[in-house]
Amino acid sequence: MAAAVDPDRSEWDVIVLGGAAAGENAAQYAAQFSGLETVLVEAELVGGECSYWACMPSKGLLRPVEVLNNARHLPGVASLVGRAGVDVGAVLARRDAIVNNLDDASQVKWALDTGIDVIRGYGRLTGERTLAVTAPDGSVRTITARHAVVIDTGTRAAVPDIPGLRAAHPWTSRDVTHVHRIPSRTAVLGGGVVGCESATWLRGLGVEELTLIHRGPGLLEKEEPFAGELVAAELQKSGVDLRLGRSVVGVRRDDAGNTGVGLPHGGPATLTLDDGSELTVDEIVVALGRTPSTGDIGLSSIGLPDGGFLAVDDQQAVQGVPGQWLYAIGDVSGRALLTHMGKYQARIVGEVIASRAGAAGVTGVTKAPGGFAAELSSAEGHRAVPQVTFTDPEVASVGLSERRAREAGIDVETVEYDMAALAGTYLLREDYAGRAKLVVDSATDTLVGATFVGSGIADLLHAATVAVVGRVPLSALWHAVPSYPTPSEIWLRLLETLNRQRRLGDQG
Ligand SMILES: Cc1cc2nc3c(=O)[nH]c(=O)nc-3n(C[C@H](O)[C@H](O)[C@H](O)COP(=O)(O)OP(=O)(O)OC[C@H]3O[C@@H](n4cnc5c(N)ncnc54)[C@H](O)[C@@H]3O)c2cc1C
Ligand SMILES: NC(=O)c1ccc[n+]([C@@H]2O[C@H](COP(=O)([O-])OP(=O)(O)OC[C@H]3O[C@@H](n4cnc5c(N)ncnc54)[C@H](O)[C@@H]3O)[C@@H](O)[C@H]2O)c1
Repeated sequence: MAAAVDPDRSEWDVIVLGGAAAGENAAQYAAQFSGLETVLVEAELVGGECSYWACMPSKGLLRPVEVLNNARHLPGVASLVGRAGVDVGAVLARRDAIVNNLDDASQVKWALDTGIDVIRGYGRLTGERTLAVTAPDGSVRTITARHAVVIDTGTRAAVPDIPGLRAAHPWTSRDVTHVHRIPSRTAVLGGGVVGCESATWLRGLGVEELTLIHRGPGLLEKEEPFAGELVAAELQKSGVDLRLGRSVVGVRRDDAGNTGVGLPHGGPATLTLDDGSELTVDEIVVALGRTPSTGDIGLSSIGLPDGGFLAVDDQQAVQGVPGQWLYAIGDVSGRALLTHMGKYQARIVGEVIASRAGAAGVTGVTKAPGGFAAELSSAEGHRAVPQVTFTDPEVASVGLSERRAREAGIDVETVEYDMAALAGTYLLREDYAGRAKLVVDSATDTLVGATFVGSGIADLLHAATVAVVGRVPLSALWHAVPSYPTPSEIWLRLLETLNRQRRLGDQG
Protein backbone atom coordinates (compact mmCIF):
# COMPACT_ATOMS: atom_id res chain seq x y z
CA MET A 1 0.00 0.00 0.00
CA ALA A 2 1.32 3.42 -0.88
CA ALA A 3 2.08 5.46 2.18
CA ALA A 4 -0.15 8.45 2.68
CA VAL A 5 1.12 11.90 3.45
CA ASP A 6 0.96 15.35 1.91
CA PRO A 7 3.95 15.35 -0.51
CA ASP A 8 4.69 19.00 0.23
CA ARG A 9 4.67 18.65 3.98
CA SER A 10 8.10 18.91 5.58
CA GLU A 11 7.60 19.37 9.34
CA TRP A 12 6.16 17.24 12.14
CA ASP A 13 6.51 17.28 15.94
CA VAL A 14 8.02 13.78 15.98
CA ILE A 15 9.74 11.69 13.29
CA VAL A 16 10.13 7.96 13.85
CA LEU A 17 12.78 6.41 11.59
CA GLY A 18 11.91 2.73 11.10
CA GLY A 19 8.29 1.61 11.29
CA ALA A 20 8.76 -1.69 13.10
CA ALA A 21 6.88 -2.85 16.17
CA ALA A 22 8.69 -0.46 18.49
CA GLY A 23 8.44 2.49 16.09
CA GLU A 24 4.70 1.97 15.67
CA ASN A 25 4.26 2.03 19.45
CA ALA A 26 6.35 5.17 19.95
CA ALA A 27 4.38 6.91 17.21
CA GLN A 28 1.09 5.78 18.74
CA TYR A 29 2.00 7.10 22.18
CA ALA A 30 3.19 10.41 20.69
CA ALA A 31 0.29 10.87 18.26
CA GLN A 32 -2.84 9.11 19.48
CA PHE A 33 -2.31 9.51 23.21
CA SER A 34 -0.49 12.87 23.31
CA GLY A 35 -1.69 14.71 20.22
CA LEU A 36 1.73 15.29 18.72
CA GLU A 37 1.99 15.42 14.92
CA THR A 38 3.97 12.30 14.09
CA VAL A 39 5.33 10.60 10.99
CA LEU A 40 6.77 7.11 10.51
CA VAL A 41 9.47 6.67 7.86
CA GLU A 42 9.75 3.07 6.69
CA ALA A 43 11.91 1.73 3.87
CA GLU A 44 10.30 -1.72 3.57
CA LEU A 45 7.23 -2.94 5.46
CA VAL A 46 5.44 -1.17 8.31
CA GLY A 47 5.62 -3.77 11.08
CA GLY A 48 9.31 -4.57 10.54
CA GLU A 49 11.21 -7.82 11.12
CA CYS A 50 8.96 -9.18 13.86
CA SER A 51 5.72 -9.11 11.88
CA TYR A 52 7.10 -10.28 8.55
CA TRP A 53 10.50 -11.98 8.92
CA ALA A 54 11.10 -13.02 12.53
CA CYS A 55 8.73 -13.63 15.49
CA MET A 56 5.47 -14.18 13.65
CA PRO A 57 6.55 -16.45 10.78
CA SER A 58 8.89 -18.43 13.06
CA LYS A 59 6.16 -19.05 15.62
CA GLY A 60 3.79 -19.93 12.79
CA LEU A 61 6.24 -22.63 11.68
CA LEU A 62 6.92 -23.87 15.22
CA ARG A 63 3.34 -24.22 16.43
CA PRO A 64 2.32 -27.19 14.18
CA VAL A 65 5.61 -28.93 15.02
CA GLU A 66 4.92 -28.46 18.74
CA VAL A 67 1.32 -29.69 18.46
CA LEU A 68 2.46 -32.80 16.58
CA ASN A 69 5.26 -33.52 19.09
CA ASN A 70 2.80 -33.26 21.97
CA ALA A 71 0.25 -35.44 20.15
CA ARG A 72 2.87 -38.11 19.51
CA HIS A 73 3.29 -38.45 23.26
CA LEU A 74 -0.36 -38.43 24.29
CA PRO A 75 -2.11 -41.82 24.37
CA GLY A 76 -5.43 -41.68 22.55
CA VAL A 77 -4.05 -39.23 20.01
CA ALA A 78 -0.63 -40.77 19.37
CA SER A 79 -2.14 -43.76 17.59
CA LEU A 80 -4.10 -41.45 15.27
CA VAL A 81 -1.02 -39.38 14.44
CA GLY A 82 1.22 -42.42 14.00
CA ARG A 83 4.48 -41.60 12.26
CA ALA A 84 2.96 -38.87 10.08
CA GLY A 85 4.82 -35.59 9.76
CA VAL A 86 3.26 -32.16 9.49
CA ASP A 87 1.51 -31.19 6.26
CA VAL A 88 4.36 -29.01 4.96
CA GLY A 89 2.33 -27.26 2.27
CA ALA A 90 -0.37 -26.28 4.74
CA VAL A 91 2.18 -25.10 7.32
CA LEU A 92 3.95 -22.89 4.78
CA ALA A 93 0.62 -21.56 3.51
CA ARG A 94 -0.39 -20.62 7.05
CA ARG A 95 3.00 -18.96 7.56
CA ASP A 96 2.35 -16.91 4.40
CA ALA A 97 -1.08 -15.94 5.72
CA ILE A 98 0.42 -14.95 9.09
CA VAL A 99 2.74 -12.51 7.30
CA ASN A 100 -0.10 -11.27 5.07
CA ASN A 101 1.91 -12.43 2.05
CA LEU A 102 4.35 -9.61 2.85
CA ASP A 103 1.70 -6.94 2.32
CA ASP A 104 1.63 -4.27 5.03
CA ALA A 105 -1.60 -2.57 3.89
CA SER A 106 -3.39 -3.34 7.17
CA GLN A 107 -0.53 -1.95 9.24
CA VAL A 108 -0.33 1.23 7.13
CA LYS A 109 -4.09 1.61 7.52
CA TRP A 110 -3.76 1.16 11.31
CA ALA A 111 -1.13 3.92 11.40
CA LEU A 112 -3.21 6.31 9.33
CA ASP A 113 -6.37 5.55 11.35
CA THR A 114 -4.36 6.23 14.51
CA GLY A 115 -3.36 9.67 13.26
CA ILE A 116 0.19 8.73 12.29
CA ASP A 117 1.48 9.81 8.87
CA VAL A 118 3.56 7.28 6.94
CA ILE A 119 6.34 7.98 4.44
CA ARG A 120 7.67 5.04 2.46
CA GLY A 121 11.36 5.63 1.96
CA TYR A 122 14.87 5.26 3.32
CA GLY A 123 15.79 7.96 5.83
CA ARG A 124 19.16 9.41 6.79
CA LEU A 125 19.90 12.07 9.38
CA THR A 126 21.45 15.17 7.82
CA GLY A 127 21.73 17.27 10.96
CA GLU A 128 19.89 18.10 14.18
CA ARG A 129 16.20 17.01 13.90
CA THR A 130 16.49 16.81 10.10
CA LEU A 131 16.38 13.85 7.72
CA ALA A 132 16.61 13.25 4.00
CA VAL A 133 14.23 10.53 2.84
CA THR A 134 14.80 8.72 -0.45
CA ALA A 135 11.54 7.37 -1.89
CA PRO A 136 11.37 4.10 -3.88
CA ASP A 137 11.31 6.21 -7.10
CA GLY A 138 14.63 7.83 -6.11
CA SER A 139 13.22 11.24 -5.24
CA VAL A 140 14.53 12.82 -2.04
CA ARG A 141 12.61 15.00 0.43
CA THR A 142 13.88 16.77 3.51
CA ILE A 143 11.81 16.54 6.68
CA THR A 144 12.26 18.16 10.08
CA ALA A 145 11.04 17.36 13.57
CA ARG A 146 9.99 20.18 15.91
CA HIS A 147 10.66 18.07 19.03
CA ALA A 148 12.19 14.67 18.51
CA VAL A 149 13.55 11.99 16.19
CA VAL A 150 13.22 8.36 17.28
CA ILE A 151 15.51 5.76 15.69
CA ASP A 152 13.99 2.27 15.32
CA THR A 153 16.02 0.90 12.44
CA GLY A 154 16.55 -2.51 14.06
CA THR A 155 19.09 -5.16 13.22
CA ARG A 156 19.88 -7.70 10.51
CA ALA A 157 21.54 -11.09 10.70
CA ALA A 158 25.29 -10.95 11.32
CA VAL A 159 27.35 -13.00 8.87
CA PRO A 160 30.84 -13.24 10.35
CA ASP A 161 34.04 -13.13 8.40
CA ILE A 162 34.59 -16.89 8.09
CA PRO A 163 36.53 -17.69 4.87
CA GLY A 164 34.07 -18.55 2.09
CA LEU A 165 30.92 -18.04 4.21
CA ARG A 166 29.62 -14.82 2.63
CA ALA A 167 30.48 -16.05 -0.86
CA ALA A 168 28.38 -19.16 -0.15
CA HIS A 169 25.27 -16.96 0.27
CA PRO A 170 24.06 -18.77 3.41
CA TRP A 171 20.48 -18.49 4.55
CA THR A 172 19.86 -15.85 7.21
CA SER A 173 16.89 -15.57 9.56
CA ARG A 174 14.83 -14.09 6.72
CA ASP A 175 15.37 -17.17 4.55
CA VAL A 176 14.80 -19.72 7.26
CA THR A 177 11.54 -18.11 8.39
CA HIS A 178 10.49 -17.89 4.74
CA VAL A 179 11.63 -21.36 3.76
CA HIS A 180 9.90 -22.34 0.50
CA ARG A 181 11.86 -25.47 -0.39
CA ILE A 182 12.97 -27.76 2.45
CA PRO A 183 16.68 -28.56 2.00
CA SER A 184 17.40 -32.21 2.77
CA ARG A 185 20.84 -31.70 4.40
CA THR A 186 21.19 -28.50 6.45
CA ALA A 187 23.81 -27.03 8.77
CA VAL A 188 22.63 -24.49 11.34
CA LEU A 189 25.48 -22.34 12.64
CA GLY A 190 24.85 -21.00 16.15
CA GLY A 191 23.33 -22.42 19.31
CA GLY A 192 21.49 -19.30 20.40
CA VAL A 193 17.78 -18.61 20.14
CA VAL A 194 17.50 -18.45 16.34
CA GLY A 195 19.72 -21.52 15.95
CA CYS A 196 17.70 -23.65 18.39
CA GLU A 197 14.28 -22.50 17.20
CA SER A 198 15.10 -22.88 13.51
CA ALA A 199 16.65 -26.33 14.04
CA THR A 200 13.37 -27.31 15.73
CA TRP A 201 11.14 -26.23 12.85
CA LEU A 202 13.46 -27.35 10.06
CA ARG A 203 13.66 -30.86 11.52
CA GLY A 204 9.89 -30.80 12.10
CA LEU A 205 9.33 -29.77 8.47
CA GLY A 206 11.35 -32.72 7.22
CA VAL A 207 15.03 -31.76 6.91
CA GLU A 208 16.58 -35.24 6.79
CA GLU A 209 20.10 -34.53 8.02
CA LEU A 210 20.33 -31.54 10.31
CA THR A 211 23.62 -30.58 11.95
CA LEU A 212 23.76 -27.78 14.53
CA ILE A 213 27.25 -26.40 15.06
CA HIS A 214 27.92 -24.24 18.10
CA ARG A 215 31.25 -22.97 19.42
CA GLY A 216 30.22 -23.04 23.08
CA PRO A 217 29.89 -26.05 25.38
CA GLY A 218 26.08 -25.76 25.63
CA LEU A 219 23.07 -24.34 23.81
CA LEU A 220 21.23 -21.14 24.83
CA GLU A 221 24.22 -19.97 26.80
CA LYS A 222 22.49 -16.90 28.28
CA GLU A 223 20.06 -19.19 30.14
CA GLU A 224 20.51 -21.44 33.19
CA PRO A 225 22.67 -24.37 31.97
CA PHE A 226 19.88 -26.96 32.41
CA ALA A 227 17.80 -25.12 29.78
CA GLY A 228 20.35 -25.74 27.03
CA GLU A 229 20.87 -29.31 28.24
CA LEU A 230 17.16 -30.16 28.03
CA VAL A 231 16.81 -28.55 24.59
CA ALA A 232 19.94 -30.34 23.37
CA ALA A 233 18.59 -33.70 24.59
CA GLU A 234 15.30 -33.21 22.75
CA LEU A 235 17.00 -32.03 19.53
CA GLN A 236 19.24 -35.10 19.63
CA LYS A 237 16.24 -37.35 20.29
CA SER A 238 14.62 -35.87 17.16
CA GLY A 239 17.72 -36.82 15.14
CA VAL A 240 19.68 -33.55 15.09
CA ASP A 241 23.47 -34.01 14.98
CA LEU A 242 24.77 -31.59 17.62
CA ARG A 243 28.36 -30.44 17.31
CA LEU A 244 29.11 -28.48 20.49
CA GLY A 245 32.48 -26.84 21.10
CA ARG A 246 33.04 -26.73 17.34
CA SER A 247 33.46 -23.82 14.91
CA VAL A 248 33.31 -23.56 11.14
CA VAL A 249 36.63 -22.32 9.76
CA GLY A 250 35.94 -22.44 6.04
CA VAL A 251 33.17 -22.91 3.45
CA ARG A 252 33.26 -23.97 -0.22
CA ARG A 253 30.21 -23.86 -2.46
CA ASP A 254 29.68 -23.99 -6.20
CA ASP A 255 27.04 -21.97 -8.05
CA ALA A 256 26.27 -19.82 -5.01
CA GLY A 257 24.05 -16.80 -5.48
CA ASN A 258 21.05 -15.02 -4.06
CA THR A 259 18.30 -16.90 -5.90
CA GLY A 260 15.52 -15.57 -3.68
CA VAL A 261 14.39 -15.68 -0.08
CA GLY A 262 13.95 -19.21 1.27
CA LEU A 263 15.06 -20.89 -1.96
CA PRO A 264 18.28 -22.93 -2.42
CA HIS A 265 21.18 -20.47 -2.65
CA GLY A 266 23.41 -22.77 -4.69
CA GLY A 267 24.71 -26.29 -4.98
CA PRO A 268 26.04 -28.42 -2.12
CA ALA A 269 28.29 -26.59 0.34
CA THR A 270 31.22 -28.13 2.16
CA LEU A 271 32.04 -26.82 5.63
CA THR A 272 35.42 -27.34 7.26
CA LEU A 273 35.30 -27.49 11.07
CA ASP A 274 38.08 -26.57 13.48
CA ASP A 275 38.83 -30.25 14.18
CA GLY A 276 39.63 -30.71 10.48
CA SER A 277 36.44 -32.63 9.71
CA GLU A 278 34.26 -31.75 6.71
CA LEU A 279 30.51 -31.68 6.32
CA THR A 280 28.59 -31.39 3.04
CA VAL A 281 25.09 -29.90 3.14
CA ASP A 282 22.48 -28.49 0.78
CA GLU A 283 21.95 -25.30 2.78
CA ILE A 284 23.64 -23.32 5.55
CA VAL A 285 21.65 -21.30 8.08
CA VAL A 286 23.59 -18.53 9.83
CA ALA A 287 22.22 -17.79 13.32
CA LEU A 288 25.17 -16.00 14.87
CA GLY A 289 23.64 -12.85 16.33
CA ARG A 290 22.60 -9.49 14.90
CA THR A 291 24.21 -6.35 13.44
CA PRO A 292 22.56 -2.95 14.09
CA SER A 293 21.19 -1.19 11.01
CA THR A 294 23.00 2.07 11.74
CA GLY A 295 25.76 1.97 9.13
CA ASP A 296 23.99 4.27 6.66
CA ILE A 297 21.52 6.41 8.58
CA GLY A 298 23.59 9.60 8.70
CA LEU A 299 24.86 9.31 12.27
CA SER A 300 28.15 10.96 11.32
CA SER A 301 26.20 14.12 10.36
CA ILE A 302 25.51 14.62 14.08
CA GLY A 303 28.91 13.53 15.31
CA LEU A 304 28.12 9.88 16.16
CA PRO A 305 30.03 6.89 14.80
CA ASP A 306 28.28 4.95 12.04
CA GLY A 307 27.43 1.29 12.43
CA GLY A 308 27.19 0.55 16.14
CA PHE A 309 24.40 0.02 18.63
CA LEU A 310 23.14 3.37 19.97
CA ALA A 311 23.87 3.78 23.68
CA VAL A 312 20.86 5.29 25.45
CA ASP A 313 19.90 6.50 28.90
CA ASP A 314 16.82 5.30 30.79
CA GLN A 315 14.58 7.70 28.87
CA GLN A 316 16.03 6.06 25.72
CA ALA A 317 17.73 9.35 24.72
CA VAL A 318 20.86 8.69 22.66
CA GLN A 319 23.95 9.43 24.74
CA GLY A 320 26.37 12.04 23.48
CA VAL A 321 23.68 14.06 21.67
CA PRO A 322 22.91 17.39 23.37
CA GLY A 323 19.40 18.84 23.42
CA GLN A 324 17.33 15.70 24.19
CA TRP A 325 15.97 15.44 20.66
CA LEU A 326 17.33 12.02 19.55
CA TYR A 327 16.01 8.74 20.96
CA ALA A 328 16.63 5.09 20.08
CA ILE A 329 14.34 2.14 20.77
CA GLY A 330 14.19 -1.55 19.95
CA ASP A 331 17.11 -3.70 18.86
CA VAL A 332 19.14 -0.71 17.75
CA SER A 333 19.55 0.39 21.38
CA GLY A 334 21.19 -2.98 22.08
CA ARG A 335 19.54 -3.31 25.50
CA ALA A 336 17.36 -6.40 24.92
CA LEU A 337 16.80 -7.70 21.38
CA LEU A 338 13.16 -8.63 21.88
CA THR A 339 9.99 -7.19 20.40
CA HIS A 340 8.18 -6.74 23.69
CA MET A 341 11.16 -4.87 25.20
CA GLY A 342 11.38 -2.58 22.17
CA LYS A 343 7.67 -1.83 22.50
CA TYR A 344 8.09 -1.14 26.21
CA GLN A 345 10.93 1.29 25.45
CA ALA A 346 8.67 2.85 22.81
CA ARG A 347 5.87 3.50 25.29
CA ILE A 348 8.37 5.20 27.61
CA VAL A 349 9.76 7.28 24.72
CA GLY A 350 6.31 8.36 23.53
CA GLU A 351 5.55 9.65 27.00
CA VAL A 352 8.96 11.21 27.56
CA ILE A 353 8.72 13.13 24.29
CA ALA A 354 5.18 14.26 25.07
CA SER A 355 6.20 15.34 28.54
CA ARG A 356 9.29 17.22 27.32
CA ALA A 357 7.20 18.86 24.58
CA GLY A 358 4.65 19.99 27.17
CA ALA A 359 1.93 17.78 25.66
CA ALA A 360 -0.69 15.95 27.67
CA GLY A 361 0.95 12.53 27.79
CA VAL A 362 -0.67 9.39 29.09
CA THR A 363 -2.29 9.48 32.49
CA GLY A 364 -3.32 5.87 32.88
CA VAL A 365 -1.77 2.99 34.74
CA THR A 366 1.74 4.30 34.25
CA LYS A 367 0.90 7.08 36.67
CA ALA A 368 -0.80 4.94 39.28
CA PRO A 369 -1.48 6.39 42.75
CA GLY A 370 1.75 6.34 44.65
CA GLY A 371 3.48 6.12 41.30
CA PHE A 372 6.29 3.94 40.16
CA ALA A 373 9.67 5.30 41.13
CA ALA A 374 10.37 4.32 37.54
CA GLU A 375 7.82 6.64 35.97
CA LEU A 376 9.13 7.70 32.56
CA SER A 377 12.19 5.51 32.96
CA SER A 378 12.83 2.17 31.33
CA ALA A 379 15.22 1.03 34.07
CA GLU A 380 12.57 -0.85 36.04
CA GLY A 381 11.44 -3.05 33.15
CA HIS A 382 15.01 -3.84 32.20
CA ARG A 383 15.55 -5.39 35.64
CA ALA A 384 13.20 -8.14 34.57
CA VAL A 385 13.49 -8.88 30.85
CA PRO A 386 11.26 -11.85 30.03
CA GLN A 387 11.97 -14.18 27.10
CA VAL A 388 10.35 -17.33 25.80
CA THR A 389 12.30 -19.57 23.42
CA PHE A 390 9.81 -21.71 21.52
CA THR A 391 11.83 -24.90 21.31
CA ASP A 392 10.65 -28.34 22.44
CA PRO A 393 10.80 -28.06 25.43
CA GLU A 394 10.10 -24.34 25.69
CA VAL A 395 12.45 -22.17 27.74
CA ALA A 396 10.99 -19.20 29.62
CA SER A 397 13.12 -16.97 31.79
CA VAL A 398 13.04 -13.56 33.40
CA GLY A 399 15.55 -11.45 35.29
CA LEU A 400 18.95 -12.82 36.26
CA SER A 401 20.32 -16.34 35.98
CA GLU A 402 22.20 -17.53 39.07
CA ARG A 403 25.53 -16.85 37.35
CA ARG A 404 24.60 -13.32 36.32
CA ALA A 405 23.17 -12.54 39.75
CA ARG A 406 26.39 -13.67 41.43
CA GLU A 407 28.44 -11.68 38.89
CA ALA A 408 26.33 -8.64 39.86
CA GLY A 409 27.40 -9.18 43.48
CA ILE A 410 23.99 -10.30 44.75
CA ASP A 411 24.00 -12.82 47.61
CA VAL A 412 21.56 -15.39 46.19
CA GLU A 413 19.79 -18.50 47.28
CA THR A 414 18.43 -20.85 44.59
CA VAL A 415 15.88 -23.60 44.38
CA GLU A 416 15.11 -26.06 41.56
CA TYR A 417 12.32 -28.53 40.90
CA ASP A 418 11.55 -31.14 38.26
CA MET A 419 8.65 -29.87 36.11
CA ALA A 420 7.79 -33.49 35.22
CA ALA A 421 6.85 -34.23 38.83
CA LEU A 422 3.59 -32.24 38.67
CA ALA A 423 0.08 -33.52 38.09
CA GLY A 424 -0.48 -30.65 35.64
CA THR A 425 2.44 -31.58 33.40
CA TYR A 426 1.83 -35.36 33.61
CA LEU A 427 -1.55 -34.65 32.01
CA LEU A 428 0.05 -32.76 29.13
CA ARG A 429 2.17 -35.55 27.71
CA GLU A 430 3.70 -38.91 28.70
CA ASP A 431 7.41 -38.23 28.47
CA TYR A 432 7.30 -34.72 29.96
CA ALA A 433 10.77 -33.28 30.55
CA GLY A 434 11.44 -29.97 32.25
CA ARG A 435 12.90 -28.11 35.18
CA ALA A 436 12.35 -24.84 37.02
CA LYS A 437 14.57 -22.61 39.11
CA LEU A 438 14.15 -19.50 41.22
CA VAL A 439 16.98 -17.13 42.06
CA VAL A 440 16.25 -15.32 45.34
CA ASP A 441 18.00 -12.24 46.70
CA SER A 442 18.83 -13.37 50.24
CA ALA A 443 18.92 -9.81 51.56
CA THR A 444 15.35 -8.94 50.53
CA ASP A 445 13.83 -12.44 50.16
CA THR A 446 12.49 -11.46 46.74
CA LEU A 447 12.98 -13.03 43.33
CA VAL A 448 15.62 -11.64 40.99
CA GLY A 449 15.27 -14.38 38.39
CA ALA A 450 13.19 -17.38 37.37
CA THR A 451 13.50 -20.04 34.66
CA PHE A 452 10.95 -22.61 33.52
CA VAL A 453 11.71 -25.30 30.95
CA GLY A 454 9.05 -27.66 29.67
CA SER A 455 6.24 -28.09 27.23
CA GLY A 456 3.41 -25.57 27.54
CA ILE A 457 5.09 -23.34 30.12
CA ALA A 458 5.37 -20.05 28.21
CA ASP A 459 2.51 -18.41 30.07
CA LEU A 460 3.97 -19.31 33.48
CA LEU A 461 6.49 -16.58 32.90
CA HIS A 462 4.36 -13.53 33.46
CA ALA A 463 3.71 -14.42 37.11
CA ALA A 464 7.47 -14.50 37.63
CA THR A 465 7.87 -11.17 35.82
CA VAL A 466 5.26 -9.61 38.11
CA ALA A 467 7.04 -11.06 41.16
CA VAL A 468 10.44 -9.68 40.09
CA VAL A 469 9.19 -6.24 38.99
CA GLY A 470 6.90 -5.94 42.02
CA ARG A 471 9.59 -7.14 44.44
CA VAL A 472 6.99 -9.47 45.93
CA PRO A 473 8.33 -11.08 49.14
CA LEU A 474 8.35 -14.88 49.07
CA SER A 475 6.19 -14.85 52.21
CA ALA A 476 3.47 -13.13 50.14
CA LEU A 477 3.95 -15.47 47.16
CA TRP A 478 3.17 -18.37 49.49
CA HIS A 479 -0.44 -17.14 49.63
CA ALA A 480 -0.80 -17.01 45.82
CA VAL A 481 -2.41 -20.45 45.47
CA PRO A 482 -1.86 -22.11 42.07
CA SER A 483 -4.76 -23.96 40.44
CA TYR A 484 -4.78 -27.76 40.44
CA PRO A 485 -3.91 -29.56 38.17
CA THR A 486 -1.92 -27.01 36.13
CA PRO A 487 1.81 -26.51 35.53
CA SER A 488 1.53 -23.39 37.74
CA GLU A 489 1.75 -25.72 40.76
CA ILE A 490 5.48 -25.46 40.12
CA TRP A 491 5.31 -22.29 42.25
CA LEU A 492 4.05 -24.24 45.27
CA ARG A 493 6.64 -27.00 44.83
CA LEU A 494 9.49 -24.52 44.47
CA LEU A 495 8.46 -22.64 47.64
CA GLU A 496 8.00 -25.90 49.57
CA THR A 497 11.41 -27.07 48.45
CA LEU A 498 12.95 -23.77 49.45
CA ASN A 499 11.32 -24.05 52.89
CA ARG A 500 12.74 -27.55 53.27
CA GLN A 501 16.21 -26.37 52.18
CA ARG A 502 16.03 -23.58 54.76
CA ARG A 503 14.88 -25.94 57.55
CA LEU A 504 17.69 -28.37 56.76
CA GLY A 505 20.10 -25.43 56.62
CA ASP A 506 18.87 -24.23 60.03
CA GLN A 507 19.32 -27.69 61.48
CA GLY A 508 22.80 -27.87 59.98
C1 LIG B 1 14.04 -15.52 13.55
C2 LIG B 1 13.74 -14.55 14.66
C3 LIG B 1 12.70 -14.81 15.53
C4 LIG B 1 12.42 -13.93 16.57
N1 LIG B 1 11.41 -14.24 17.43
C5 LIG B 1 11.13 -13.41 18.44
C6 LIG B 1 10.07 -13.69 19.34
O1 LIG B 1 9.42 -14.72 19.25
N2 LIG B 1 9.80 -12.80 20.32
C7 LIG B 1 10.51 -11.65 20.46
O2 LIG B 1 10.23 -10.87 21.37
N3 LIG B 1 11.53 -11.35 19.62
C8 LIG B 1 11.85 -12.20 18.62
N4 LIG B 1 12.85 -11.89 17.74
C9 LIG B 1 13.53 -10.59 17.89
C10 LIG B 1 12.65 -9.49 17.24
O3 LIG B 1 12.38 -9.84 15.90
C11 LIG B 1 13.34 -8.14 17.30
O4 LIG B 1 13.70 -7.87 18.64
C12 LIG B 1 12.42 -7.05 16.78
O5 LIG B 1 12.02 -7.29 15.46
C13 LIG B 1 13.14 -5.71 16.85
O6 LIG B 1 12.26 -4.72 16.44
P1 LIG B 1 12.75 -3.25 16.12
O7 LIG B 1 11.59 -2.38 16.37
O8 LIG B 1 13.99 -2.97 16.85
O9 LIG B 1 13.14 -3.21 14.56
P2 LIG B 1 13.12 -4.26 13.36
O10 LIG B 1 12.00 -5.21 13.52
O11 LIG B 1 14.49 -4.81 13.18
O12 LIG B 1 12.77 -3.34 12.12
C14 LIG B 1 13.48 -2.17 11.77
C15 LIG B 1 12.71 -1.47 10.67
O13 LIG B 1 13.40 -0.29 10.30
C16 LIG B 1 13.37 -0.17 8.88
N5 LIG B 1 14.54 0.64 8.52
C17 LIG B 1 15.85 0.36 8.75
N6 LIG B 1 16.62 1.37 8.33
C18 LIG B 1 15.78 2.31 7.81
C19 LIG B 1 15.99 3.59 7.23
N7 LIG B 1 17.21 4.14 7.14
N8 LIG B 1 14.90 4.28 6.78
C20 LIG B 1 13.65 3.74 6.90
N9 LIG B 1 13.41 2.54 7.46
C21 LIG B 1 14.46 1.83 7.92
C22 LIG B 1 13.44 -1.60 8.38
O14 LIG B 1 12.93 -1.70 7.06
C23 LIG B 1 12.56 -2.32 9.42
O15 LIG B 1 11.22 -2.34 9.03
C24 LIG B 1 13.18 -12.75 16.72
C25 LIG B 1 14.23 -12.47 15.83
C26 LIG B 1 14.51 -13.36 14.81
C27 LIG B 1 15.63 -13.05 13.87
N1 LIG C 1 11.76 -16.44 20.98
C1 LIG C 1 12.44 -15.32 21.05
O1 LIG C 1 12.24 -14.48 21.92
C2 LIG C 1 13.51 -15.04 20.03
C3 LIG C 1 13.64 -15.85 18.90
C4 LIG C 1 14.67 -15.60 18.02
C5 LIG C 1 15.53 -14.53 18.25
N2 LIG C 1 15.36 -13.75 19.33
C6 LIG C 1 16.29 -12.65 19.61
O2 LIG C 1 17.03 -12.32 18.47
C7 LIG C 1 18.39 -12.11 18.82
C8 LIG C 1 19.27 -12.79 17.82
O3 LIG C 1 19.23 -14.23 17.97
P1 LIG C 1 20.49 -15.09 17.59
O4 LIG C 1 20.17 -16.50 17.87
O5 LIG C 1 20.94 -14.69 16.24
O6 LIG C 1 21.59 -14.55 18.58
P2 LIG C 1 22.08 -15.14 19.99
O7 LIG C 1 22.92 -14.08 20.58
O8 LIG C 1 20.95 -15.71 20.77
O9 LIG C 1 22.97 -16.39 19.57
C9 LIG C 1 24.06 -16.27 18.71
C10 LIG C 1 25.03 -17.41 19.01
O10 LIG C 1 26.05 -17.38 18.03
C11 LIG C 1 27.31 -17.47 18.67
N3 LIG C 1 28.23 -16.69 17.85
C12 LIG C 1 28.23 -15.36 17.65
N4 LIG C 1 29.21 -15.01 16.80
C13 LIG C 1 29.84 -16.15 16.43
C14 LIG C 1 30.93 -16.45 15.57
N5 LIG C 1 31.58 -15.49 14.92
N6 LIG C 1 31.30 -17.73 15.43
C15 LIG C 1 30.65 -18.72 16.10
N7 LIG C 1 29.61 -18.49 16.94
C16 LIG C 1 29.22 -17.22 17.10
C17 LIG C 1 27.13 -16.92 20.06
O11 LIG C 1 28.02 -17.54 20.94
C18 LIG C 1 25.66 -17.27 20.37
O12 LIG C 1 25.56 -18.50 21.04
C19 LIG C 1 18.59 -12.64 20.22
O13 LIG C 1 18.97 -11.59 21.06
C20 LIG C 1 17.27 -13.20 20.62
O14 LIG C 1 16.91 -12.81 21.91
C21 LIG C 1 14.37 -13.99 20.22
